Parts: sequence; C-alpha cells; structure tokens
Amino acid sequence: MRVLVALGGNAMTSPDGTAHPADQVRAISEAMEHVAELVSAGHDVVLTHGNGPQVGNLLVKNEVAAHVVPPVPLDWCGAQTQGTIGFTILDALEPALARRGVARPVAALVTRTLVDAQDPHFQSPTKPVGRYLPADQAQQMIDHGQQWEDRGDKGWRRVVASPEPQEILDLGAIRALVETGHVVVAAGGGGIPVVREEDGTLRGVEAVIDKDLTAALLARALGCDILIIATDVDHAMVDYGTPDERPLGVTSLAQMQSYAADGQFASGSMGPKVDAALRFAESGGRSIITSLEHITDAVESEFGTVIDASPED
Ligand SMILES: Nc1ncnc2c1ncn2[C@@H]1O[C@H](COP(=O)(O)OP(=O)(O)O)[C@@H](O)[C@H]1O
Ligand SMILES: NC(=O)OP(=O)(O)O
Repeated sequence: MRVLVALGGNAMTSPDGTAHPADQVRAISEAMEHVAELVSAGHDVVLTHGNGPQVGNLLVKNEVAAHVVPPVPLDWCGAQTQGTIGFTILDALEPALARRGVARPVAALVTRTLVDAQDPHFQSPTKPVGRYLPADQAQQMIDHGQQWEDRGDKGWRRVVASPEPQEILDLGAIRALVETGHVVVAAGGGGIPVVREEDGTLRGVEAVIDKDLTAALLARALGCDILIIATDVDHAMVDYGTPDERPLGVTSLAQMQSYAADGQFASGSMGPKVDAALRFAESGGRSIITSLEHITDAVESEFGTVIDASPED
C-alpha cells in the first residue's frame, strides 16, 4: 500500500507547546519507531508534519531580536521549520529503519504550496501557532496588533492566516523520490505558501497552511491508498468531552459527513483533521484518524476512525 502519514504537533513536541529542542528530538525519535514499523511491514510511506509550535517560536524570536537583526517573514519561518524538522526526522528514521533491517533511502524536500492571493482566510486568521499564554499576557500582544484566541484550558494562542492549499508545486520531485524507493518527508507545515503573480513568477506569502488539508491534497496527487492522520487520540469521538462520548471505528463517508455537519468536531483540533479525512475519502481513498502508536494497526487491521467511501455512499 502507498500510505501518507500526517504527523501532528503532538507527535513532535511536548504537549505544553514550548517545543524545546530536546523534547522535539525525543518525540520525533519515538515517532520514527512507529513509522519504521509501518515501512518494515512493506508499505511505501510518505510523511508530512505540522509546524505550529515551531513556527510560532520563530515569530517570537523575530520580535525579540528585531532591534539587532532584521525580522524575516512568516513564509521564511515556515521554510526554516521544514529544514529543521525534516533533518531531525531523517536522523531518527534512518537508524530506526536500519535496526529493522530495512534498506530504504530517506529524503526531506523543501516544498512550496500554491495558495490564492484573494483567499478570504488572509483576512480572518484561524491557525493557532506557538506557545500558550494566560489571558493577561495575550492581551498585551493583542495591544501590539497581534491576533490571539482563547484556546480553552491551556490558555490563549496567537492565530495567523491559513489559506486553502491549492496545488503542491514540488509534486514532481516528491513523486520521483517515492518512485525510486525513498521514504519522503514533504510539504511540512502544509508547505511554504506561495502565490503566482500575473507574470507567472512565484512569491512567498505570510501564512501557515493547515498540514492536514495539504496532506489530503498530497495523498490524492500521489495516488495514495491510505491517508493516516496521526495524533494523540486513538479515535475521533462523537459527543466528545461529555459523559456520552464514544469513539468512531469504521464509519461510512455519509455518516462522517453528517457528524461533521452537526458540529461534532472542534475547530482548531479535530475539525480540520476530519475535514481533511473527508476530502481524501470523497476522492475515493481511505482516511484513518488514529494515534501514532497505532499507525501500523490502522493500515493492517482497520484500527482507528476509518472513513471509507463504501459503494452505498
Ligand atoms: N471529537 C473529538 N474527538 C477526539 N478528539 C478531539 C475531538 N475534539 C477535539 N479533540 C481533541 O483534538 C486533539 C487532537 O488535535 P490536535 O491537538 O490539534 O492534534 P495534533 O497536534 O496532533 O495535530 C485531541 O488531543 C483531543 O483533545
Ligand atoms: N501547519 C500546521 O498545520 O501545523 P500544526 O499541525 O502543528 O498545527
């Protein structure tokens, strides 16, 4: 099977969102054991990953050091996270594969994703990035012109523009690497957002694309059989957070569309994952939302929330 695994922030850093380098290396090393297990079970694996905590931290460095070195735009910050997370994944994945006797080359690709300059999401930021702050400290940032949002128990988080991914511009290179047997890391952080100018040239724009939405696009473009959205819960749930909450196993596309329309999945967490899973399933693929620990079970024995376009859909 050709499988695209989208690694959530929870798979790559500590849950408090501080993204300490040692925590990231530790979390990525653990994540790559699960990825290597999937590869060693005989599947062709393409990886993508989030970058919310990391890109938010780079923005803070920009602000703090602005009087010493010139700040760089958000698309540059996104590109930097692809490099840093990409090489850290490779450093962990190579030995994890070698320990299992799997001889597969690995590669991480700087990847650009085309967005529309007129996308209305540029006007209303929705993508949470960086650390959590208490309300009073967030208010200080808001007073300086930033947009922050109450994210519940953990506190407030900065939000930035998150346009729809339209096209993965480096798809040809990703495909060439996949077809020569590489385990490829691509479109990290949803891809570096770029727009096409009237003269055909490309220009980076200040935004962070949702990595799950780009993952659905990439999985479709690569002809993947399965899209796995790997996070920190085994299943998406309905009536989440209530005494009636229950996990969803194998679920028809129509049923999942109906749950989503009923507002069962929170925006900013499970909502975009279900949206991405639905998009890939609507295009004829199988989408699975599950925990990182269970990605091989997901592919081999339908563990997790499995969304299939069954014939009656
Ligand atoms: N309906 C739901 N079912 C399961 N988890 C949910 C639901 N709604 C919100 N969540 C929360 O979504 C979280 C996963 O989303 P998120 O933290 O954004 O993941 P990641 O960082 O791995 O991409 C879970 O830890 C859970 O707390
Ligand atoms: N770019 C992105 O979706 O990052 P997170 O998954 O870390 O939020």
